[in-house]
Amino acid sequence: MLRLDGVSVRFGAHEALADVDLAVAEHEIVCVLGPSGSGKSTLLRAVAGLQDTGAGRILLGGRDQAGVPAHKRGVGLMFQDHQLFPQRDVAGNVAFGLRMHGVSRSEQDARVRELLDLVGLPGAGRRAVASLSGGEQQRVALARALAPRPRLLMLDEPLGQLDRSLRERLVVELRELFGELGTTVLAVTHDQGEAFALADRVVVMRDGRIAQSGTPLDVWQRPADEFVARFLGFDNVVPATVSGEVADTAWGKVPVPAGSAQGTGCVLVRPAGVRLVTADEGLACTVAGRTFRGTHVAVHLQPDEPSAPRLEAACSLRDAPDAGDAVGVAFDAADVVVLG
Ligand SMILES: Nc1ncnc2c1ncn2[C@@H]1O[C@H](COP(=O)(O)OP(=O)(O)OP(=O)(O)O)[C@@H](O)[C@H]1O
Repeated sequence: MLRLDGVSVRFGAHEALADVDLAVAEHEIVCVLGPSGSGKSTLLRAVAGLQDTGAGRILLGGRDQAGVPAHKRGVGLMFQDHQLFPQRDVAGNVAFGLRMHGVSRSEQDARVRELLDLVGLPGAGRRAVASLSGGEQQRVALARALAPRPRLLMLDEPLGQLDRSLRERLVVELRELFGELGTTVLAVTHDQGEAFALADRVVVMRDGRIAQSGTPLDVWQRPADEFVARFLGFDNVVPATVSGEVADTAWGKVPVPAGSAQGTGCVLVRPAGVRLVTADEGLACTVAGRTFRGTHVAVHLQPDEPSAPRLEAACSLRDAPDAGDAVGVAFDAADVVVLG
């Protein structure tokens, strides 16, 4: 459906996209994830035809899009601030793209009704946009983007401004809706929870380049490198020298899974793999603090060897030690990843 071959975009000396290759299959939902400034919006704008590229090719349905203006690309766009037209009512907003395509009035009305049903706003056509809640406005923006049946729907921080519980609900609805409609989606977000819940495939960007691409499970289980691991919120990362099934680290010897890359690099220990044992066993640590995380407690551990970095362990609410307690730490190889 979509292919980018070596696409680059420069703003003066700054390379916002650097030689990006990316393919999106029909019906696939791909979420581009990355910190602020990593080039996510620039990528969407380039595909939409709103941003000139300095190098590379963008193909939609096998056709090179060089010189094809935005309105002829057949892509739907929904931006962060959803940019609804305040002077038009809900129906006027949803019908916008249809009017642009010269669709008859009666067809417009039917399609608007169908889409408002689809996004859970039946009968809202005559309401003023200003009278809608943030979540309802988001649904109108989505209906508007879907109305012309785009071959590719692109979403830029689609749920960015909504509160957390609404985002969590909408993301499930969106995934179901795209599945039913068979929509091909390229979405951009800096929220990993949103990306992981929505996507068939996650693409992590760093400084205009793709740092990793894979299913949410792949990326979560095997972050490609330290940048991706830290971006996903894993802080138990330490330099290591791996030999066989053991890594030599500032935390002592850490067991690694069979088949791990050998030599110098970094290891990540997921908090679930940091097991607390009695103070006279394993790596001697003191509990520096605890953070309540709802389903578990994150226990922050300072190794007694001051040059060793802190560690985080995930403990059940019942078993979490108190700040100041002396504990020992053992590592489970199943939750250790050798990073590239
Ligand atoms: N029109 C422009 N002129 C100059 N620099 C730009 C322009 N648009 C983007 N940039 C720069 O290119 C880089 C990538 O920007 P982009 O908006 O694609 O990042 P992003 O990953 O979408 O960030 P955010 O999550 O903050 O929206 C940034 O350093 C940005 O400052």
